[in-house]
Amino acid sequence: MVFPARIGGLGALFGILFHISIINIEFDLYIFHFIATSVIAFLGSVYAFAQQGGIGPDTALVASTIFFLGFNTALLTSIATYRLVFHRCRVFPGPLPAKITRFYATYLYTRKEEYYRSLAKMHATYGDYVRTGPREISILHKDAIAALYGPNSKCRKSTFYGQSGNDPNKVSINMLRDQKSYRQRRRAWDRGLSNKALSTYEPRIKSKVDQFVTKLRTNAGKPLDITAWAMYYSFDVMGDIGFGKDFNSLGTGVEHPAIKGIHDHVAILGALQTVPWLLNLLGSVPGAAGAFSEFFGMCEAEIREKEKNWDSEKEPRDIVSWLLKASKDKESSASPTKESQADDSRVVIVAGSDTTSNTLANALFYLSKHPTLQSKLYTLLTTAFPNGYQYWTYDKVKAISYIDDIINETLRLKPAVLHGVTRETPPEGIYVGDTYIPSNTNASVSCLLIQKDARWWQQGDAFVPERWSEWREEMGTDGAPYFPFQLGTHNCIGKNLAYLSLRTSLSAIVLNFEVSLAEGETGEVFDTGFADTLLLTLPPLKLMFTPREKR
Ligand code: HEM
Repeated sequence: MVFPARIGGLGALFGILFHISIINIEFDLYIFHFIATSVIAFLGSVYAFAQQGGIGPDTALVASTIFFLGFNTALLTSIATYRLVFHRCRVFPGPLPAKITRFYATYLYTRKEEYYRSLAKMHATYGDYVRTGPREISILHKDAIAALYGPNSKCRKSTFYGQSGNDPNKVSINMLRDQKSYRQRRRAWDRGLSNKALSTYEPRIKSKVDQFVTKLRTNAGKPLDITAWAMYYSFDVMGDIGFGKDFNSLGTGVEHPAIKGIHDHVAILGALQTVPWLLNLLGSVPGAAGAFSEFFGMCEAEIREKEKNWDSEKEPRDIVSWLLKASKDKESSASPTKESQADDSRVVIVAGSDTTSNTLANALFYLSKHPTLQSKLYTLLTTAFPNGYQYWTYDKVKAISYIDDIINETLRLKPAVLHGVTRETPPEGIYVGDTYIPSNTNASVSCLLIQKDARWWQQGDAFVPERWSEWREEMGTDGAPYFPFQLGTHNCIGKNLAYLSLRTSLSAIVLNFEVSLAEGETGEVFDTGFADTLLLTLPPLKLMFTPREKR
């Protein structure tokens, strides 16, 4: 005899008890196990019911279904009620669906309107602190930057970084949440990106830039899509500096197939990262990472080849070799397993190429929109190199601080990592000014929104490189929120390499060419139509590169 109400009620009771038992657990990491256990439990319960006297298989199936419906309905209701009424983040305002589920953010990411616009609207409606998920808070207050990311912050990387699991032996430096392991591993990276290492990279970057300049000269008079060409350039730089390998994208003028796989699927990745456990789950399903398999395979092959041809007598000449050296020398900073080594090698490309190429494309866009600023830079360059490009040296370029002003201003308006760099508050919570952010809350500050905020930035939407130099005081630049490379423990390891690559390429291009918008190109779509994906995705931009006289 089956009593649907009793069985459903029993399922509901278990659902509520289950919720209570997992309230303080980071359940994101166990979704795969939960689903697998649920399937097994369901089949087991069908079997158990069928063993009862007088119950046939059909009835056993119905009874199990009722039990599981009761269980899941109660579980979801209990979760929603808890999140709305009792959750530690309940005091923060935000859209109702966001308070209940992270899938609301996924929904916002999949709409035509880019997420950053939705986020800006939410802040306009609810203020500086917005609950963007059950335990996610977006903060638009400058004090939050030091509190979340600063050197003395007690926060750690959030659940976002647990998408490939929490095992420090398996993940890349970027996904390492454990502070002790992070500090150890960071030392090997720091060596690969130290000033000493950079001095060996410098001539190789210049040689890529020369190749880039030659390509631009060959195509003089034709409109070129700088979004694509900046990417070929920076991908080749990371091939050489990262792996000691020539990817030859500048030579072919075609995107490397391995990187294309990533770019083609970056919008999906952008939406999925809103629910870290979903990525974790997909990672557990064999073949689900299909679109990225070529990229994964390429990085794995490169690192294994390097390992095979390792010459311990030689000083490493690229980042991956520095990382391998730490392993060969059995240092505590070494990436612990082949899996984490491979993941690290992917970070070299992912962290280093799109960030730099987007910044270069954006800087060239701003210079083409502001010919007077471009002329100012050109004059400074011709003063440093009166006899032309063949006398170019990095030391002289480095001394032209206006190049850095342009890079800084570009990264203010278009930070390569827009937002979503979330940190988890410690068990005691933190204070941002007078506002208490409770324990285990995933909090973030949108770099894009705060770096234009009129409360701290005068003419926040305008491209004014001078705010970094002669107008610094009157425009109040010092003290205004600015952190495109992050701060503190987890700041960007490749910042100096990025400046080296950007200073070299920008100076060489402006010294050799007058850069302007191609006929019919307004730059409007490029400027306002970028996609807010995991990596900032820029639309094409047609620019003309007109060779300058005798340069
Ligand atoms: C304009 C260029 C660049 C910008 C704006 C930039 C920005 C950032 C930001 C915001 C982070 C923090 C991400 C996080 O906390 O999850 C980061 C991390 C990182 N960046 Fe960069 N980056 C740039 C170029 C580079 C380059 C050229 C490399 C060279 C390999 C690099 C390597 C890394 C690595 C390894 C991390 C991980 C550090 C960690 O997780 O603690 N970046 N970068």
